[in-house]
Amino acid sequence: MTKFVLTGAAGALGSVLRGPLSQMCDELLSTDIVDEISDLAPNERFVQADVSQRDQIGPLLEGADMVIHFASIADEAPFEELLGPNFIGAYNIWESAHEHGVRRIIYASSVHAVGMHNVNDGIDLDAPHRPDTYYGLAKCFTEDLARMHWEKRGIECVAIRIFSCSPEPGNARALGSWLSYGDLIQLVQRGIEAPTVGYTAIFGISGNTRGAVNNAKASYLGYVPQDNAEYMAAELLAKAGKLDPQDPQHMKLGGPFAIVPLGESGVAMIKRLSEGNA
Ligand SMILES: Cc1cn([C@H]2C[C@H](O)[C@@H](COP(=O)(O)OP(=O)(O)O[C@H]3O[C@H](C)C(=O)[C@H](O)[C@H]3O)O2)c(=O)[nH]c1=O
Repeated sequence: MTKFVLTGAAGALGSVLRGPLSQMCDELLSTDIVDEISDLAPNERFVQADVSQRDQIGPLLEGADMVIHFASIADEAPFEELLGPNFIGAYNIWESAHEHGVRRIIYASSVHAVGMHNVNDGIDLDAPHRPDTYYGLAKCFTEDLARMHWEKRGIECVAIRIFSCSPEPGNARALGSWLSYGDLIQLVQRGIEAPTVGYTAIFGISGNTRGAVNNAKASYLGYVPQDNAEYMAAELLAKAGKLDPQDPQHMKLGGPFAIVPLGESGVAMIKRLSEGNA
């Protein structure tokens, strides 16, 4: 009897994962801060919980084999706002996993943990953390927390550094950074099914012709991307017009998050840029 716990189940990506995850286990416990979610799979149960409250999230992990941890503020925000969900929430997940003997955690990390590296550095998985925001810093914290729990307590983790995950590539940057929903599902499935992973970080990116990072050091997971943003190249490049190659938002892996002031919404910045008034 296998039990998985999915946090952030009501979110954009949690919603994509619920169906496939329900097929990979006997019991899926989906949790989120929202009141309810619809269309539960036959073996899925929903429990509302706040990850930043250990007494709420902790008991849900009892009897779980794996946790798929996707709950967080998915944007840059003031540190004080991120502290509960993104930092303490992660601490609560790993402490509770230890308490309940959870074997492995699949974690939604982000490109923003390494967002200040240059695109043309072609980094691999040994590149040091270079967060572009407090949001990215929380991903760095959680990756280090996960590695420490592997090394000190034997809890395995696959940290997927998600780039731009959406149904279709949405802008010129996405020609390099797109992660299709199908490839996200594959990454999560490989993370769950690989026999041993220890602590593994992997870039969550499709097989884009213009992709600028190297996943070779995580090849033992067996992730073989099926999608490539290039089919949208002509349309997206025409829409973008002439790009300034010295603009940090085009030079840095973190894109617009590399230029957003600390504590201010990167998502709002992307919206302003796409409307051409930033
Ligand atoms: C602040 C907070 C949020 N949540 C829930 C609320 C949403 O249903 C969900 C986040 O979903 P959202 O649609 O905002 O973000 P995604 O695009 O799915 O982001 C995902 O990918 C990127 C890379 C990520 O950093 C997120 O951790 C991961 O969820 O977490 C909670 O359950 N508890 C909380 O305290």
